[in-house]
Amino acid sequence: MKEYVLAIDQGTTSSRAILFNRKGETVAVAQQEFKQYFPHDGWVEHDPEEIWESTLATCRKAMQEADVAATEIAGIGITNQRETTVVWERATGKPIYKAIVWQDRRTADTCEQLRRDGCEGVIVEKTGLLVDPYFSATKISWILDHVDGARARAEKGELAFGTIDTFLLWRLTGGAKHNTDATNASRTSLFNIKDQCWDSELLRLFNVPESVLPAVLDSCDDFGATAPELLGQAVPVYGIAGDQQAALIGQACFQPGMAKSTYGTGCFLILNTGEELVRSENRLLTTVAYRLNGKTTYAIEGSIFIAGATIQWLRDGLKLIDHAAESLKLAEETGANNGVYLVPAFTGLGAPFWDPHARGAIMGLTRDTGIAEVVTAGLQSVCYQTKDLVRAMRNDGATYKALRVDGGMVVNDWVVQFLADILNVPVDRPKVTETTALGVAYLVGLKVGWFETLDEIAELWACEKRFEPSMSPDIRERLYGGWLDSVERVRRSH
Ligand SMILES: Nc1ncnc2c1ncn2[C@@H]1O[C@H](COP(=O)(O)OP(=O)(O)O)[C@@H](O)[C@H]1O
Ligand SMILES: O=P(O)(O)OC[C@H](O)CO
Repeated sequence: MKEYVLAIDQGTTSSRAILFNRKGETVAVAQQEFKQYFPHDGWVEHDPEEIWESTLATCRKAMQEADVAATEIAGIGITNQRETTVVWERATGKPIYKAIVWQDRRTADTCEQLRRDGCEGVIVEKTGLLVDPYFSATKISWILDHVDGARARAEKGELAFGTIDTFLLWRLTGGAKHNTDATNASRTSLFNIKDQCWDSELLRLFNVPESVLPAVLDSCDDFGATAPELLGQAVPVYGIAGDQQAALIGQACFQPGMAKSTYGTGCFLILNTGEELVRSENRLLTTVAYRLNGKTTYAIEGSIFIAGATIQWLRDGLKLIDHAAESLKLAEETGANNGVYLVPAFTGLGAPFWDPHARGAIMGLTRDTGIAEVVTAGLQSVCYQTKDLVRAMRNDGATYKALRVDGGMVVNDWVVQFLADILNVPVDRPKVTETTALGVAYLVGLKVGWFETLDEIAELWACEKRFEPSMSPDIRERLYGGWLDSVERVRRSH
C-alpha cells in the first residue's frame, strides 16, 4: 500500500526531507545544513553538488528512520528556495558555475541599466515583479557572460537553466526531465504571469536564450519519476512549488484575503488574491500562488531578505549566542523597550524599499548596551520589517483579520508576541509549522486522489496558539517610529 508522501524542502540554509501520512501527519524528518559562500560584498552562492547530495541523503535518511520503502511512497513533492539559479551541462548534468542565490546582489548594475533603458514598465507589467537582482533572469545572464564559452554553448542547446526544483528534478530523474512549475517560473522575470508562458520580449531584454529554459507545468502534475537506483525503486514526482507558495498551501490560505508569513532565512508575507491579478501601488510583487488543473490563483507578496539570517549572524558572525533559541531568554530579560535598532540590510533591502545598495547598521547604542539588547533588536527587526509590508499592503487596500505564521523562527514565542503587538493583529501559529513541506505534500495528495478539493485540505488546518496584541498604542507608535527613522538613516548613508 502507498501510504506516504515524501516532501523535499530544499531551503536556503538546509535541505529537509519529510515523510507525511495520508492525514498530513509527520512520520519522519531528516535535515542537513550546507555551506553558504560569500565570495564578495553582496554575493551569495551555494554549491549545487552540496544541495543535491544533502537532498538525496535526507530523503534516504527519512525513509530509513521510518522504515518506509520506495514502494510505499505514493509520490514525491519538491519545494524549494526560489529564484536561486543553476546552469548545467545537459550532457553530464554538471553545473558550470555555483548556484547564484536569491539574496545575491551582483547584478544590481544590470538592473539599473534596464531601468535607464526604460524597460521597467514592460517587465513589471508582464512579470508582476520589479527590476531587482533578486530574480533569476539577470543571474542567468551573468553566468552566461562570465563563464568561458557559456553563451555560445547555451545558444547551441548544450546548457540547461533551472531554479532549484528543476535542478533537483533533473538529478532525481537521471537527466530525463527538464520541468518546473508555474510558481517557480513566476519568479524568474522571464515568465508572463497573465499568459502563463515564457515571454520572448522578456527573454530578449534579459538576453537569455530560450534553449536553456525548462517546460512549465501545473504545481500538481506529472513531473517524471526518480531513477530507480536512487531510492530503491522509481517514485513519481507529482508536486512542485516554490517554498513560499507551498507554505501558503500548507497554511490552507485558499480564500482571497487570507495571508501567511513565513520566517526562515528571509520572511515572506503572501496574500491570496484569487483568480484576480492584483497589482500593488506600493512596490509589492504580484505572483502565482499556485496553478491547478490549468487554473491560476494569484497572490501579492512582500519579500524581506534577512529574517532568521539575522539570528544566524548574531550566532555565527558575532558569536553573541551559541544557539538561536537563546535569543528568547535574552529578549525576555531586556524587553522590547531598549532603544537599540538593528537594520539587517546585509544584502540590501527588499520590499517595500527595494534598495540593493543599502547595508546594515546597529543604532541607539549606549554605554550600557549589551548582548541582550543587540540580540533583542535583531528579533525585533524581523517584526518591524513585517509591519513595513503590512502597511504597504494596507495602502494597496488589502486587509486581513489574522495572520498565520510559520518557519524556523516562530518557535520563538517572544518574537510571535512582539509581532502581534507591533502589527496590532492576532497572529496564529499552526500545529504543524513545517507548512512548506506540508503544502507540497498536499499537492501530491491532490494528484493521487487522497484529497478531492482544497476545502478538504483546509479542514485539516489547526491552530496551536493565537497571540493577541496587548501593547499600548503609544508604545507601538514610538517603537515603530524609531525603526522607520533607523531605516531612513541606513538609506541616506549610501
Ligand atoms: N528559537 C529561535 N529563535 C529565533 N530564530 C530562530 C530560532 N530557531 C531558529 N531560528 C532561525 O530560523 C531560521 C531557520 O528557519 P528555516 O525555516 O529552517 O529556514 P530556511 O528554510 O530558510 O533554511 C534560521 O535563520 C534561524 O536563525
Ligand atoms: O529558504 P527560505 O525558506 O528562506 O525561502 C527563500 C525564498 O524562497 C526566496 O524567495
